[in-house]
Amino acid sequence: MRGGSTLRFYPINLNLKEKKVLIVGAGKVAFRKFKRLLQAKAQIKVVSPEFSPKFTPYFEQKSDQYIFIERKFREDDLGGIFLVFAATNDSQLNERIAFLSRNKNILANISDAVDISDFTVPAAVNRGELLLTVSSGSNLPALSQNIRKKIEQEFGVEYQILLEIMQKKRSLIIAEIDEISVRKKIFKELASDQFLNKIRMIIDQFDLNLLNIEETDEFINNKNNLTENKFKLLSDSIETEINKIIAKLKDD
Ligand SMILES: C[C@@]1(CC(=O)O)c2cc3[nH]c(cc4nc(cc5[nH]c(cc(n2)[C@H]1CCC(=O)O)[C@@](C)(CC(=O)O)[C@@H]5CCC(=O)O)C(CC(=O)O)=C4CCC(=O)O)c(CCC(=O)O)c3CC(=O)O
Ligand SMILES: NC(=O)C1=CN([C@@H]2O[C@H](COP(=O)(O)OP(=O)(O)OC[C@H]3O[C@@H](n4cnc5c(N)ncnc54)[C@H](O)[C@@H]3O)[C@@H](O)[C@H]2O)C=CC1
Repeated sequence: MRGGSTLRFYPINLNLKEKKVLIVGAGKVAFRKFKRLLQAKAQIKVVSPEFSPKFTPYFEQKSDQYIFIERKFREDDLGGIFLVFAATNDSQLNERIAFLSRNKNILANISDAVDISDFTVPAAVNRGELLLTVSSGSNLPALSQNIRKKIEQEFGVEYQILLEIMQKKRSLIIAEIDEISVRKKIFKELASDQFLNKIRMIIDQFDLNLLNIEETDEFINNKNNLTENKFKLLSDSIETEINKIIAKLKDD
């Protein structure tokens, strides 16, 4: 049984870059939402009479990505908003925000009321642009968290590095190879467990100590020192393997 019919939610990945997002409330739950929205480069407004100390570093560091408004929510806070998170500890207010949002066609997430939410927030793991998310239909968020931790163990930097390379390589392959069926074979092989094992072996040979994902992010984005050269060599080795696969399958 695949159980598809019981799923209430539609999976979607939102591009929130420069979109106006409102968070009402500034407690523990609001902060979790805030951090993810920062990553997504949204334009964030947080309205709350009190802010958790977790926000303090962001108060001190001015940014054009967020503003903090220290007062109670007002209806006009919803003006021009694309997405809203109601994360206050006042469930009546949260419900009112859901109602107001519906009338204004704004998508709303209500932290304490899934049934009146337009969407929920999944637990998420990303390896570069690879995004793996987990939802429990709000039946047991702690289960989503537990599965997220398992995924973190299972999926390493090889996925991130492969996708970094494919960002440019995919369009080159499409431009270079006319036959769609051949391209499909190539892409399937590049996505196979066998090839991922190969990448892992190459990474090991480079002895780059890429165990920590945050360091890897920094490493990949670092454009100005020795590590860049090492990463270039690593990328080149993997690209050589990709080219071998292309050459092999091209003539099949
Ligand atoms: C509907 C949803 C609303 C939404 O979209 O925000 C929702 C609702 C509620 N969560 C509650 C409790 C907890 N939530 C967490 C953790 C997370 N909750 C997240 C999402 C969601 N939580 C959405 C559905 C997701 C899904 O479908 O699974 C995660 C995945 C993502 C994120 O928030 O960023 C993040 C883990 C991130 C990570 O670690 O990777 C923990 C664990 C902890 O805090 O340590 C607990 C305590 C243990 C427990 O209760 O399970 C309660 C209070 C219940 C009560 O009153 O006791 C409600 C309200 C209710 O149930 O009505
Ligand atoms: N989605 C999730 O993962 C979880 C959801 N919850 C639910 O989320 C809600 C928030 O939880 P916490 O962050 O732990 O609460 P909290 O008590 O830490 O924070 C509540 C925030 O709401 C603000 N607030 C209160 N009245 C307001 C108003 N009129 N206008 C604007 N802001 C106002 C407070 O100033 C405070 O910053 C609760 O309803 C809780 O049941 C709880 C745990 C996890």
